[in-house]
This record gives sequence, C-alpha cells and structure tokens, in this order.
Amino acid sequence: MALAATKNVLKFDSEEDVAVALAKYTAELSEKYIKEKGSFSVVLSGGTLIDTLRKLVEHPYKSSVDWSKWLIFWVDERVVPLDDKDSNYLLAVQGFLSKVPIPAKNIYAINYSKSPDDVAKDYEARLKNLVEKKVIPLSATGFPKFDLMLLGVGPDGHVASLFPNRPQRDEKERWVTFITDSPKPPPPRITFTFPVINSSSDIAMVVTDKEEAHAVAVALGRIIVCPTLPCAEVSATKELTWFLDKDAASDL
Ligand SMILES: O=C(O)[C@H](O)[C@@H](O)[C@H](O)[C@H](O)COP(=O)(O)O
Repeated sequence: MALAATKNVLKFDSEEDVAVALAKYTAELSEKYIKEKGSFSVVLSGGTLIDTLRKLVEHPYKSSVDWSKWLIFWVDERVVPLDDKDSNYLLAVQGFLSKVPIPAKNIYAINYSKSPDDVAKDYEARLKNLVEKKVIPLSATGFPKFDLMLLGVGPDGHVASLFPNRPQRDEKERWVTFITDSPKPPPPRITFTFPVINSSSDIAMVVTDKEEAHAVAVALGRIIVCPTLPCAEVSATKELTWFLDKDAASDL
C-alpha cells in the first residue's frame, strides 16, 4: 500500500524569512535527489516566486549546489516570445537562471512561435521524449514525475494556469494544455495539467501576499467553497510544503 504524502504548513513572520527557508529547502532537496538519482528536475512558475527564490543564488548555495545536475521546466508559460516582458522564461533568466551555471541544454523553454495549442502539444511531446529517454521518470499514474514543483497561488485560487471557471482544471488526459482566455493577462498560455502536477514528488506552494490569504485558507480547509479552488486540488506524492508569510496566513 502506498504511504500517504505528507503535508507541511510553514508560517513565517516575513517574506524575507520565507525566502531564507525556501532556499534552504530547495538546496537540501537538490542534494538529496542528486545523490539518489543523479539529477534534480525543478519546475518553475512565474509571478513573485522567482524573486522569493533570490537567496538560492547567494552564498552558500551559489557554490554548494551542484547546478550542473539541474533540469528546469515551467509549470506554465505565457505564449509570447522568450524576450517579451511577459515571458516566465525571461523572468526566471533575469532573476535566477543567469546567476547560476545550469547547462543551457537542461533548460526547457517553450517553442513559442506556434498557436497555443501547438505550443502545448510541442512541450508535451518533448516531455514524452525525455520520459522515453529516462531523463524524467514515469510515475505509477502514467504521468511524468518531477522532483520539485515550485508553485504560486493567485488571489482567485489559481495555480499554474489552471483557473476557477475554466475547463483546463478538469483535464485528465493531456500532460500540457493551453488556454487562450486566461483571466490573468496575458490571455494565451500553456500549462501543466493536474495529473502531472499531482504526480510530482515534492511540491512547494509559496505564498507571500495578503491578497491570497482567502485562497490559502480554502486550500488548507479553513474555508469551504463549492466548487473548491484549483489551489485546493494540489497534492504531491511525497511532500507538499506550504511556505507562507504572515499576510498569506492571515485567514488561517
Ligand atoms: O504565469 C504566472 O503568472 C504564474 O505561473 C501563476 O500561476 C503565478 O504563479 C500565480 O499567479 C501567482 O503569482 P504571484 O506569485 O505573482 O501572486
């Protein structure tokens, strides 16, 4: 029988404390997974997460983490050129990836010059190829199993680009899907689906804003809404860890 995954809720006085704890957590998982399996697959989101990761590119982690073994993916991406101000790739390059020596071939940006549907299909095909080559393992659920996903939550309770009142949150077959009417701009995006997100080994939900306090309270079962919010549907196969500052935890 599979053991139930652990859920941790960590509350901190300030966003700065969240950043310190998130860097330590990520560096420790990096060491653990590289020891166990020779690589560390990390899935990024956009938004404030990249800034909250800032301590990871500072001493001591900048030199102690084995960046050569990291593989980088995006849980969601805006379908815009990679040098567009709205690109999650550009955000991550500027705030994180340009500061550490992750090999360029290990950074899986989208091929953006197609329709959103085709961009999603292309990203999914590339993931399938990595699974075939055993770069990314397949989970028992039949979906790829990433080591760590770093997710933010929107004020409306979205995660990745899975929004309330949009059908993408119910997708059960595709690994990567698309949206052309995202309520959060810009409208065209691709996103991992829940079966992929919930097949991850570890997930960190990083929330540092008062605006998201209601969504956090729903996700952690303190407030019930029907239907529930996408952020309440996230689960990990090993550990789901919430990193909250005082503001984000204020409705708990
Ligand atoms: O493309 C994006 O914008 C994101 O990936 C999105 O899912 C984000 O993580 C949340 O909207 C939280 O954003 P904040 O951290 O900025 O609140």
